[in-house]
Amino acid sequence: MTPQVSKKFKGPVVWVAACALIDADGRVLVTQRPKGKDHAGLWEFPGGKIEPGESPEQTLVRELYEELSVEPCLDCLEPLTFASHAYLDFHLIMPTYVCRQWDGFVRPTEGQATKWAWAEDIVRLPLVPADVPLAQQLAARLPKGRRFLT
Ligand SMILES: Nc1nc2c([nH]c(=O)n2[C@H]2C[C@H](O)[C@@H](COP(=O)(O)OP(=O)(O)OP(=O)(O)O)O2)c(=O)[nH]1
Ligand SMILES: [Mg+2]
Repeated sequence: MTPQVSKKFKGPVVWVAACALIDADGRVLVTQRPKGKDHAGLWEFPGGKIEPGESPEQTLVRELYEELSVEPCLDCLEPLTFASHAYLDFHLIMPTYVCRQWDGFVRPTEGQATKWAWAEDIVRLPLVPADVPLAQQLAARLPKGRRFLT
């Protein structure tokens, strides 16, 4: 028997790579989608569309430099999980990494707001829809109540 597949979704599948940069205190960098882009004003992890011929890791090295002026070390990109999310006009597949080592200082180049967020705070931010489960998974792996220890 043929398995039942939903016929509703007709849009393209879009591959995007995202990365949670984690600083020495265990805080995560989140960026706010700028005006003019879809989901403007919502928070996300830095990254972008995977170009033809690129690996997700190469995408992240390119995007993090373009968007934030930092260079993650390729070997430090650790796969965390992936998102599979149906938006109205496309289906997002997004391999998501964590990275604790990079060269340079975070300098947003596209006018986007950035924030170093504690685990308990990222889950409370207005996130792009696909990132809600990612933020929960990430928060579960980060130290809790760290701010009260220093
Ligand atoms: N970068 C990023 N994109 C995400 C996340 N979650 C999520 O649903 N997206 C969606 C938003 C966009 O519709 C899509 C592509 O992301 P993007 O706008 O960063 O792509 P890009 O940097 O290549 O930007 P552009 O050149 O197309 O303007 O992925 C996330 O955590 N990070
Ligand atoms: Mg981007």
